[in-house]
Amino acid sequence: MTAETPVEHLTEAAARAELFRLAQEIARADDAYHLKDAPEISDATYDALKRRNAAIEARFPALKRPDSPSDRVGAAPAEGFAKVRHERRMLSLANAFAPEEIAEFDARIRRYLGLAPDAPLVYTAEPKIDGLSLSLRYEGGRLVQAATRGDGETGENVTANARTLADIPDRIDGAPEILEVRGEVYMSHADFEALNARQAAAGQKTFANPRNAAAGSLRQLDPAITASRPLNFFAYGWGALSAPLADTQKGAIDRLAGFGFPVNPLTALCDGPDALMAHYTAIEQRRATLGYDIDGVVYKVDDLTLQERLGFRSTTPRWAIAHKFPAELAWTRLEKIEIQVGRTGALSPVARLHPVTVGGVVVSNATLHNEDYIAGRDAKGDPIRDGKDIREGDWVQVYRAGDVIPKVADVDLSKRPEGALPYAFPTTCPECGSDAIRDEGDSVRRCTGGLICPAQAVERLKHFVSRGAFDIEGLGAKQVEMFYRDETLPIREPADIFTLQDRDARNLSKLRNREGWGEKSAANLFAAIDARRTIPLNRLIFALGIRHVGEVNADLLARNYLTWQAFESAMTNATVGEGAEWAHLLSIDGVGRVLAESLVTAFHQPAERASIDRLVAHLTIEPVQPRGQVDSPVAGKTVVFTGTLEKMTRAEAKARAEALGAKVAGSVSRKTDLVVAGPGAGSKAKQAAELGIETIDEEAWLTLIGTA
Ligand SMILES: NC(=O)c1ccc[n+]([C@@H]2O[C@H](COP(=O)([O-])OP(=O)(O)OC[C@H]3O[C@@H](n4cnc5c(N)ncnc54)[C@H](O)[C@@H]3O)[C@@H](O)[C@H]2O)c1
Ligand SMILES: [Zn+2]
Repeated sequence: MTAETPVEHLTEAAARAELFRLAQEIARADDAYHLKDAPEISDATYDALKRRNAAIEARFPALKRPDSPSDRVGAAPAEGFAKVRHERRMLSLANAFAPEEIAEFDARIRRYLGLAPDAPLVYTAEPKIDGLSLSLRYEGGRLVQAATRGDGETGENVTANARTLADIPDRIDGAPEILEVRGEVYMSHADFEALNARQAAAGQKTFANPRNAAAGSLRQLDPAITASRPLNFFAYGWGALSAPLADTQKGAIDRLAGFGFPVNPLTALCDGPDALMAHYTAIEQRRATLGYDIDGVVYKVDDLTLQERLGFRSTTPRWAIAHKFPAELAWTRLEKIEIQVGRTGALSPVARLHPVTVGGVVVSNATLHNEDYIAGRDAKGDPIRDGKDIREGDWVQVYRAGDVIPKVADVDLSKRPEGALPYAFPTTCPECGSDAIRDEGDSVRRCTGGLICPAQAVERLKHFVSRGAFDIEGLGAKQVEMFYRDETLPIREPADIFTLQDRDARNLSKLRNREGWGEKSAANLFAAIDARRTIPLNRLIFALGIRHVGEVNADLLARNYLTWQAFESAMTNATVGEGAEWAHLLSIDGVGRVLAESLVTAFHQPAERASIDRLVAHLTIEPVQPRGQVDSPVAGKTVVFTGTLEKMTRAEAKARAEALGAKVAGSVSRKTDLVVAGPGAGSKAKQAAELGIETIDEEAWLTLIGTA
């Protein structure tokens, strides 16, 4: 965004032109965000556009366009989904940022209702979950339809997808005949990270943030994909109802909780703006530790009779407001672009910034993703930021979301220093001088130096000693850097760790005599290294640091090959794209082509292979057990639990089944072997019957697994 004329100085002609430009820009952002689940601008930039549009409309009401963004919610349903017309519209929320706006919200409501400034007026305050809204329609206690918000009037039918969420009950007891429960579908930070890791390993697209991941996962034409994605749900409201739930917002939410819907535990009753502000601050302080994204706090008038009297504006209720957290962005000077070389050789451009405070944190570095991003293109070659590139010396907008690494979101061309040149992305590795190449379809340029590249070697060593890998006490990232550069007692590859003590014994300058070390700490380090000479197979596979082999995949591989001998010989004999070993590797559920190719290639790269062999010579590798007991009657079977279990919780039942080697699925499909149905089992039991899948009750299940 370039410097803007303040709204109060706009001429009518300029205002008209700008309303046109804003309508287009906002419509484009809405499409990218709501339909493609892939935003092109930050939320803060988007909110700023909407605010400016509203401010111009307020000053020139006659210029308001028939297609004004102020009167629109979301985006029309995407092609491919059946459409659902909402019996009661699904709206958006008005926004507030400053404390004065909260006082103003309270005052406005009092004026509207004719309440004295000191008359009691209670609000609920709860986190604003950053996911996507979903409306669940129950008739006679059964889930009959689930729909996204769409444009507020018409949403997308995602019933089959919603049924795969464990947080969404199929059947509820004691509810009104017709009940539409509304709430937010979201993905936790942990699930988001794991999903992106799996997607990357399988060579599939990754998501920019948990909200997009949640929306992209729910809005799938194939419900089986939704079923494989870890989604959660919080209920916060309702649509159509055949009988009132309660007299108050809080009372109604409590009833939804009683029906079995998760509701947010941070919901509080507040008796005015001061109490709202206090709860806002309390929630903001817990934001980073919640484990899921929230983007503000929602205030609602608690008394439902008053809500009814207040009613709605074109796109928002008068009785609620979203108090958003401060925009986590700021403008600053990009001083230099530096290239970091990672464990797998990826050249990552980093922006060195003139330090600036963003959302309360001082930021001096931000990621620039890759060379296309700097050049103003996306992976497909289409322009981003209207095609503006980023250069050293530029004035840039830095953006932080939650605890994610800061990003450079935008650039102000009007402040570009004279003579600034387009950034020339290096084609050789700045650390080792090897060629840095880009594979077809890869957005990343990689150093081809492999183990001769010091940057890759150090990063791989750091990975080798990290938590899920060898996790050697006293040998962290800092010590690894130090040993790597050490002349007399170097650690240049993993095998060197296990010869350290022998080499130290033969060395004149002993570790214990060095600065920062003593008799005790040196002895402790050697003991810690010795303790890891025996290592489980899954940890070893993970520690090798092969591209795309994360902890989850390493575990998968270990449980499949069971011993190092089997794994090593399979990798040695495998050929990419053909043969029995290759076919076996690909047949493992969760192993995709990209991962398989990366593994086989690593084992056939001579220097890499030699380094693995040198390491393994020092180790005793423990075989792993296949998951669960192999000889149990349910081993290898796919089991679905539905309805109420009486002897144990769902979580417990799942854990026990898994311990016995069964796979527990959330929804019934042709792959299901067994359905365990308790009282109240709904559509899943029906589906099982239709597919001819064996269905038993809890008692029979307990007998089967031998614990009745
Ligand atoms: N980056 C972009 O390009 C882009 C484009 C469009 C929209 N957006 C973002 O989307 C949002 C605007 O869209 P919007 O119309 O959905 O408004 P909104 O997300 O600001 O507010 C309305 C939504 O809040 C949700 N919500 C979460 N917790 C809630 C609670 N406890 N009670 C009630 N509602 C709750 C509901 O889903 C509701 O639909 C903004 O945050 C905007 O930045 C971004
Ligand atoms: Zn290199």
